[in-house]
Amino acid sequence: MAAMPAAAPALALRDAAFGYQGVTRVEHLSGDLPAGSAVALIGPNGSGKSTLLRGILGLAELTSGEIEVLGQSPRHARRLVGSLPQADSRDTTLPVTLRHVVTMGLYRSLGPVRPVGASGRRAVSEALARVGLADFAGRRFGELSGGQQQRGILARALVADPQLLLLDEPFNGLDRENREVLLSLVQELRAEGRTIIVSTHDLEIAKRACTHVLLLASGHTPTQPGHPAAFGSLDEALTLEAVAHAFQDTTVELDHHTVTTSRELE
Ligand SMILES: Nc1ncnc2c1ncn2[C@@H]1O[C@H](COP(=O)(O)OP(=O)(O)OP(=O)(O)O)[C@@H](O)[C@H]1O
Repeated sequence: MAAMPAAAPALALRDAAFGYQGVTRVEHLSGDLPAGSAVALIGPNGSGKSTLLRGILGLAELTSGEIEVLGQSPRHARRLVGSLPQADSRDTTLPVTLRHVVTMGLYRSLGPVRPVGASGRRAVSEALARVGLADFAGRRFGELSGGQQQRGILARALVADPQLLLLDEPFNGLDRENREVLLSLVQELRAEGRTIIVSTHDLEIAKRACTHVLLLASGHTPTQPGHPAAFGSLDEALTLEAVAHAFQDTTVELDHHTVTTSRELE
């Protein structure tokens, strides 16, 4: 019997670098991310977490190296990728309902002029139920609490049934209840075989919901790009040494120990 072809990695990076207007902001990224894994993307402010996520979406420039997303270029893979941007990049003043916001997640696969139809409406209702907001569909988005808005945007990311999900600091500013809801949702989505990349400052979340970790360190000066401090399975890559390399003079928590790391400038 012929062997089944191995599934393409969800993300393949070959010495990839990303940036804006020709200026590299994060570099030397290499590795294959297995389909169905959950990766915690961890690093200090400015190390390039959001830039990498935008690179996967084809929104930041690939300034060198190679990237494949689900075996394709970022642009071709785009309709298979769901994204939850950072909360502070959201416009909450638009007079739209939560249902409308979630429906926007279908536009990429439908095209802007195609009607949503019964199956689209069903998908929107299912996505809203999944994040626990079925009763809020008709509410104005801007009037929801921060945690509810976050879950609404997650429903928007889920409505088109993505294979790869990118979550940019989704736990920031959430209270305990919303945080637990989101954590179990991440675990559930992964159990369904989706691949998840979640950027976070919180090592506890990495430990509870993720299989792999990519630690980014910032450059020594603001103009130097960020770079990986470690990449691999959670157990191998999330070590105190790697965390200390990535974070300079920062207090972090690992295994319920609070550690202040410091790194001598090379
Ligand atoms: N649109 C942009 N144009 C030019 N430079 C940018 C842009 N977005 C981010 N940068 C720069 O790229 C570098 C990496 O920023 P990025 O937002 O990716 O880091 P981050 O690790 O996500 O940080 P944080 O934890 O603060 O969100 C920073 O020096 C930042 O100033």
